[in-house]
This record gives sequence, C-alpha cells and structure tokens, in this order.
Amino acid sequence: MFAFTHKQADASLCRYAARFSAFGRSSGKTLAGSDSVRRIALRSVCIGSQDPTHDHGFSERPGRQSDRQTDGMASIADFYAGKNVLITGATGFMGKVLVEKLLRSCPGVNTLYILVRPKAGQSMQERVKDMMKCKLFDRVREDDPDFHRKIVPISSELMQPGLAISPEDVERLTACINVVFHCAATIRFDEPLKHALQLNVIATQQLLSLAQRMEKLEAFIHVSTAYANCNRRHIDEVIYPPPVEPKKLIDSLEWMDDSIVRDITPRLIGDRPNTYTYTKALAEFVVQQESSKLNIGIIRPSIVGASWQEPFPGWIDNFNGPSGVFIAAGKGILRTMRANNDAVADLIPVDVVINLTLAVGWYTAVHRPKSALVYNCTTGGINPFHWGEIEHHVMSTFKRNPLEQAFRRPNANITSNYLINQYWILVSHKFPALIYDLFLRLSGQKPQMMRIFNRLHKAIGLLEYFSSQDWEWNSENMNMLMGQLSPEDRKTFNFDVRQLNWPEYIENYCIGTKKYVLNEDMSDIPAARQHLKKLRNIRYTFNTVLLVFIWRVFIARSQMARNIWYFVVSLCFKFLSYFRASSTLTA
Ligand SMILES: CCCCCCCCCCCCCCCCCCCC(=O)SCCNC(=O)CCNC(=O)[C@H](O)C(C)(C)COP(=O)(O)OP(=O)(O)OC[C@H]1O[C@@H](n2cnc3c(N)ncnc32)[C@H](O)[C@@H]1OP(=O)(O)O
Ligand SMILES: NC(=O)C1=CN([C@@H]2O[C@H](COP(=O)(O)OP(=O)(O)OC[C@H]3O[C@@H](n4cnc5c(N)ncnc54)[C@H](OP(=O)(O)O)[C@@H]3O)[C@@H](O)[C@H]2O)C=CC1
Repeated sequence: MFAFTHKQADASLCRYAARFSAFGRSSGKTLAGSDSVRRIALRSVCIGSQDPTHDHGFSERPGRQSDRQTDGMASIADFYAGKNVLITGATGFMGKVLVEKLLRSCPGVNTLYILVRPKAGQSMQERVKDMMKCKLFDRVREDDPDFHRKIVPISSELMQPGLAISPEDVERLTACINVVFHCAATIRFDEPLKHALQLNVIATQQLLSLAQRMEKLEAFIHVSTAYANCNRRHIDEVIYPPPVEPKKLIDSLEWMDDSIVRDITPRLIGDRPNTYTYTKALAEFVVQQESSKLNIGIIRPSIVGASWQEPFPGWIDNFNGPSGVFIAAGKGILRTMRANNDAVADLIPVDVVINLTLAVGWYTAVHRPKSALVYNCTTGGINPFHWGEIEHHVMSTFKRNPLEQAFRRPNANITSNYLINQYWILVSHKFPALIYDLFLRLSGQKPQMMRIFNRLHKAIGLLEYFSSQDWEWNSENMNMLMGQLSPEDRKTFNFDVRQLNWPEYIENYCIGTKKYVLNEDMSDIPAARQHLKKLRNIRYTFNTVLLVFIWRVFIARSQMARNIWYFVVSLCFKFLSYFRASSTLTA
C-alpha cells in the first residue's frame, strides 16, 4: 500500500517514467557492464516477497461511489446503462472486441473513453476512424450507424509520465468514469525488460493512481495473463508473491544501462520464459496493492484465439500465439514444430474472455469484494483439447480450404523430440529454402526464403515453452460468477466453455486467419486448390529427377551398388509374386 498521497504517488511515478524515457539516451554516462556491477545489480533487485492473498470477503468502501447499484441480479446491460467507461488498449485485439461487445450488448452505455496514441504516421483520430471501419463492427453499424458518437478518443502514450494525458482530459476522466478496463500491454516475448516494465508495470501503476482520483469509479478491471505464474504447475486464483518488489526493480534498473539490463535479464526473470510473463506478474502485485482503495477484478486469460460465436465465428486480426503458427503451417512453410501431442492446448476464444470481462466489471462494481478477485479464464480444466488434436484439425482444414500461393502443400507435424525436430528442420525447412533461394538467384530475384525461415524459427522458439508442457488452473471464480448471472445474461455474456465444440472452433479459427488476417477471398479456393495440385506435380517431378540422379551417381558407377539394387528389386518382385499367388488361391 502506498504511504503517500495520490498527488505524491503521481509525482513519484512521473519521475520513474521520466527517468525511464531517458534511459535509452544515457548509456554513455552509466556504469560499465563489469561482472561485479552485474552481481550488485542482481543482488539489489532480488528480494523476498509476501504471502499470497486469497480473501473472498466483501466490503463497503465508503466514498467511492455516488450512484451504487446493490441488486446483484440486475442485468449486466442495465448496469452499464448510463455509465462512462475508460478502456486502455482499445486499438488492440482484445480491446476492439471489448468495445464492440459493449456497444452491441449494452446499448445504454453512455460513453466509451479510449486511450489512444498516434502511431505509424497516423493521428489518433485517423486510427480510431480506421478502427471503426473494421468488419468487426458490422453488426454494431447495422444496429446503430451512428455508433461512433459514443466513442471518445483520449490522446495518451502510456510510456510517458502521467500517461501523457492532458490536464483537461484528466479532469474530464476523473469527473465521470464509472468503470476502467485496463487491457493495454506489450505482449511481445522478446521485449527488453526496461520497456516491458515501463508499459506493463509502471503504466499500470500510473493508471491506478489516476483511477484513485476518479470520483465515480465503481470498478477497475485489469487484464493479466494465465501465464503470469507459468513457473508454477498448479495455478490458483490468487496473486502470488512477486518475484521481486516492483519498486525496488524500478529503482535498481534506473542506474543501469541497457547492456547491463540485457545481461542480467535471464537471472532476473529466473524460471519464467520471458519478460512478458515476468512483468505481468509484477503488474498483478501492483494492482493488488491498490485493492484496499479500489474495487478491483483481475482477469487471467490463457492463449486468446479467434472468436467462437461473436460478433461472428473466427474473427481474428493478428499473427500472435497460435494464429501465426496456423498460417505458417497452412502456407506450407512450417512443417515441424516442437510441441507435446498430449499436452493440453489451453486456447480460449476472445469473445469468451470479453464476456467474462464485462461480467466481472458488473460483479466487481455491484458486490465490491474486499480484495481483488482473480478470474483464471482457461479451458483446460473444463473442456480440454490437446496440441495433437489441434494439429490434426488445422491440417485437415487447410487441406480442404487451402491458403493462396502456398509455398508447399500443408503437411506439418509436431514432435516433442528435439533431435527429430532438428532433423525435420534441416530436411523440410532449410533444404527447400536453400533450393528455392537458389532458384530465385538464378532467375535474377532477391533470395528471401532462408530469411523467412530464420524469423519463423525465432518466433516458434519463443512459443515452444507454452506448447511443450501443461498447467492446471483453478477456475472457481469463473464458475462462481456464472452462478451469479441471470439466465438471460448467461446467454448474452456467455463464457461457458463446456459448450465449445473444438473441431468446429478450430475450423472457423483457420478460416478466420484466411479471411481476416490474410484478407483472402473464399471464392478463390478453387484457384488455391489448383496451385496445390501444381505443387504436388512439382514434387513428383523433383522426386523422380532426384531418383534418376542418385541412380546415375551410385548405381551406374559401382558394381556393389548395382548388386544391392538388383537384390532389392528381385526381393520386391518375389514378394509381389507371392502375394499375387496367395490372393489368387484364396479367391
Ligand atoms: C505444426 C502446426 C500445427 C499446429 C499445431 C501446434 C500449434 C502450436 C502452437 C503453439 C502456440 C503457443 C502459443 C503460446 C502463447 C502463450 C501466450 C501467453 C498468452 C499471452 O498472454 S500474450 C499473447 C501472446 N503473445 C504473442 O504471441 C507475441 C509473440 N510475438 C512476439 O513476441 C514477436 O512478434 C516475435 C515472435 C518475437 C517476432 O518479432 P519480430 O521478428 O520483431 O516481428 P514482428 O512481431 O515485429 O512482426 C513483423 C511483421 O511480421 C508479421 N508476422 C509476425 N508473425 C508472423 C507470422 N507467423 N507469419 C507472417 N507474418 C508474421 C507481423 O504482423 C509484422 O507485420 P507488420 O505488417 O505489422 O509489420
Ligand atoms: N493475446 C493473448 O493471447 C493474450 C493477451 N492477454 C492480455 O490481454 C491484453 C490485451 O492483449 P492483446 O489485445 O492481445 O494485445 P495487443 O498487442 O493486440 O494490444 C495491445 C494494446 O495496448 C496498446 N499499447 C501498447 N503500448 C502502448 C503505449 N505505449 N501507449 C498506449 N497504448 C499502448 C496498443 O496500442 P497501439 O495500437 O497504439 O499499439 C494496443 O491497443 C494484454 O494485457 C495482454 O497481456 C492475456 C492473455 C493472452
């Protein structure tokens, strides 16, 4: 808990943020990367931590709400009616689905304030305009063509002190916001620690400080990840002690230059696979520290995939997690990957996560649990499906609905054996890439396949940790919440994954990657099939040429190879004659 006032907290966080922004520019003035410095650095940040908290009591928090609703069974849409909602990460994958669902299923919602930054040469307004044109919003557009009037973008760069929100906007938000959904984060697995800390932890801290100043705030919902504690096998709905006290880490990294931080990062993150899961765990702790002052809910989704039902099946807009793997396999580029066939593939559809998130917003505001409630949002313990089954359904879907301009016919296999995987990487990835690049060179083009494979191997390498083992998540709070919903809300905000039909979901997911990520037209499938036939003919021709070449090099030149060849051929011939004779006899 912070022992100082909100204003002081803000000032101190702004200082951290300002110092962090200066890090990249200050490398010349900081200490050199000697071993002793690294040791001191590590010692200064590795400290003991607290006990887990799991308090399900409910409390009154005086002075937080002006127009509180107390009827636990009131509908979720009714709760959001007239409310002002603040959303971070609204331009991201999950944020967009959250905005869409709020507009569609809670038509009475007053205003959605979304924190957006200018990016890639586009102003904040242009980005929001583009976002609202997205196909995802088709159903909302049909219901209310004027829906954009409810969306108010607020310029904000979360990496900056005070989140770079103007004083006028701060005033506006603190006066009217009822519910906050914090979705923004860097989800890259290779993010430098300082950057991940700045966005996932410090920005969260700053948002919490802002939230404390919101006069009408009823709930603060933080989106975490089920893998924040992936160093444990069994994960309960509690906030585990952080690997390090966030404030100490922030203070310690302050004086280190980027190269030292890079060197000590593996020691700091310890048994976590990347800076993403590490900083998300720290963020949970930071959020928990505010739970005596705010009504807080924490959602922990596992691997978020395409939509299951809403607004339509298979909606997806990025290459993250399994989507990139499915696409690479469908394009015939990815042929092998390390994954455990029998491990649970804990995918969760994005619409399920968003339905749960909105329900948690409602429940947290209405019931005000005494401490932050954590909701593990996973499928493995309820309706398990395995990577081996996923492989089968992905391959079968892409064979029936091929992607355009595939590199080879889709035929990917997963294996948990390192050596077998390395063998197939050599034979099925590197060798064809070399041949293709040779062909490109000879035809006067720039070679590119080897570069693509190197990037693919880097990406796959970062995912293997998650596809090679499984975890057990307790999801009591998700079940408890389901029991709290009215039958109507259970339908409108469905997060009951027992009803999920995996083969159908995976098929829609793969088709979704084709339609919405690659923007391919379903009417071009016959041409894509023709292309696969052409690839099959190229393969047959290539194999025949290879066989003739081997025959010329070895068989025609060596008596011993010729003898072995005749022996094998006569053996085959004898077998054939034997089977033909025995089948004639039985007939
Ligand atoms: C064998 C086949 C059968 C299938 C069955 C088996 C499947 C096993 C699948 C296993 C999946 C396991 C997934 C586990 C995930 C655990 C998740 C934990 C949950 C979470 O909380 S967070 C969400 C997950 N986060 C991520 O997935 C992020 C991972 N990505 C990264 O960290 C970086 O993107 C990466 C991989 C380091 C690459 O970085 P970089 O090289 O810098 O590239 P960019 O990201 O900048 O992308 C550049 C450009 O390329 C496009 N892109 C990215 N990936 C692909 C791809 N696979 N194919 C084609 N194109 C791709 C990307 O969109 C960018 O395009 P722009 O136009 O935007 O420039
Ligand atoms: N996808 C998944 O599989 C899972 C995701 N999660 C969690 O869900 C949340 C949302 O993830 P997802 O939607 O997939 O992620 P995305 O990467 O799609 O979206 C991230 C969002 O954060 C915003 N953001 C990032 N950096 C900044 C910044 N410096 N200033 C302002 N905004 C910024 C992005 O804005 P911009 O468009 O400007 O970049 C974007 O809106 C995250 O908290 C993530 O940890 C949890 C489990 C699984």
